[in-house]
Amino acid sequence: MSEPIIALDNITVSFKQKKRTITAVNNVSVHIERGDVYGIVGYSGAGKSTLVRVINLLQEPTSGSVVVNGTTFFKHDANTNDKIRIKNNDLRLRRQKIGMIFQHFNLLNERTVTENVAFALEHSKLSSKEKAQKVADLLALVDLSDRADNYPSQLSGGQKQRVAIARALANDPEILISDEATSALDPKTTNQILALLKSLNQKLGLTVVLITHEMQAVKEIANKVAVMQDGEIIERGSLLEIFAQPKEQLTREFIETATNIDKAIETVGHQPIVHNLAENAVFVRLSYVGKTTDQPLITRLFRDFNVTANILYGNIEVLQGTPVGSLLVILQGTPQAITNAIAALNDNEVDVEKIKGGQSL
Ligand SMILES: Nc1ncnc2c1ncn2[C@@H]1O[C@H](COP(=O)(O)OP(=O)(O)OP(=O)(O)O)[C@@H](O)[C@H]1O
Repeated sequence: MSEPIIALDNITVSFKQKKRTITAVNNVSVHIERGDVYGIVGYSGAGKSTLVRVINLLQEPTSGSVVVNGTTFFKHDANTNDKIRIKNNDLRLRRQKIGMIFQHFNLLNERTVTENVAFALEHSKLSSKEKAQKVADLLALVDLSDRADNYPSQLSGGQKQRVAIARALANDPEILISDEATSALDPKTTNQILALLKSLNQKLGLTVVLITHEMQAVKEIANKVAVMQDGEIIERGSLLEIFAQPKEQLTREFIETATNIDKAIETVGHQPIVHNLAENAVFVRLSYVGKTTDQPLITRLFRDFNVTANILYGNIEVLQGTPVGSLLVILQGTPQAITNAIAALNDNEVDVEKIKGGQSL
């Protein structure tokens, strides 16, 4: 495997307060490959912001090592107390290659769109003409050329975030850190910004670190996911692994919010057919990944086992080119027939979770 562009190893960040110490990040290691869109998901307070601020040493860790693009930014061994830290001048240059965008955009309100983007080029060696061209190119890239002379107060949230993205890209970064950048935006604008980030990832080869409390955002563009809780990464994997086979309860919760299956179970649960479930019936959730979807499984249940399947809700997502499906179904038949049908589903790599009924199975 190629060398990771970001290698965080055994990172711990503790904040000493008067009476207690808060460990915001607890011995976390994470390696991000060049070209990844790496989603870090967790509830507020999980330690996501603190962890990503370590990447460019906006937050110095208490211990652990930070290597970006092969350069050691920081290394502190808590046992030996040996410490290496990159020199400030060098850090300043390298930080230019790590862009950041935030939930509240952080624009200068008294400057125009052009001036906000040009601000990031203050220390660049480009001539004024080259700077002006660069800013114009960046605004074209984020589709805001027609707003060059506007002030932030004249822009929508999505447009403000586009300005912030243009500014973050001014020094041709290799990494873009997005800290809840879509959390203040409506769903449609969120999708537009996520699509922009994905296209920058593909067009420029930009590595994106996306931290968010919304699994929906991660689902749209990430190829890898880590789930954080209480300062630790509790689960990680490819987007497909995380969605298809979540192991931790918290991961399941995040996925359910992204697929709306939780709402569907509640809504369908109120329908009379589920509410007054027949004695020979069981209400189940079927989950499957990949090619299983090509097979006429539901038809087979009746043909081979004499079990009827009444589909009440279905959701199929295509994640990284692979279909991932969830169906809410009532299976009806004799207990033995249903048991056999479920075994056949499992044999075909369809996961069956009982939601209601089927005590005799
Ligand atoms: N400078 C600080 N001093 C003391 N405690 C801090 C500091 N920064 C963060 N914390 C604490 O560390 C924990 C993790 O905070 P962090 O902001 O990293 O979480 P988060 O997952 O990004 O949540 P949010 O999305 O709400 O920012 C929290 O308990 C927070 O109060």
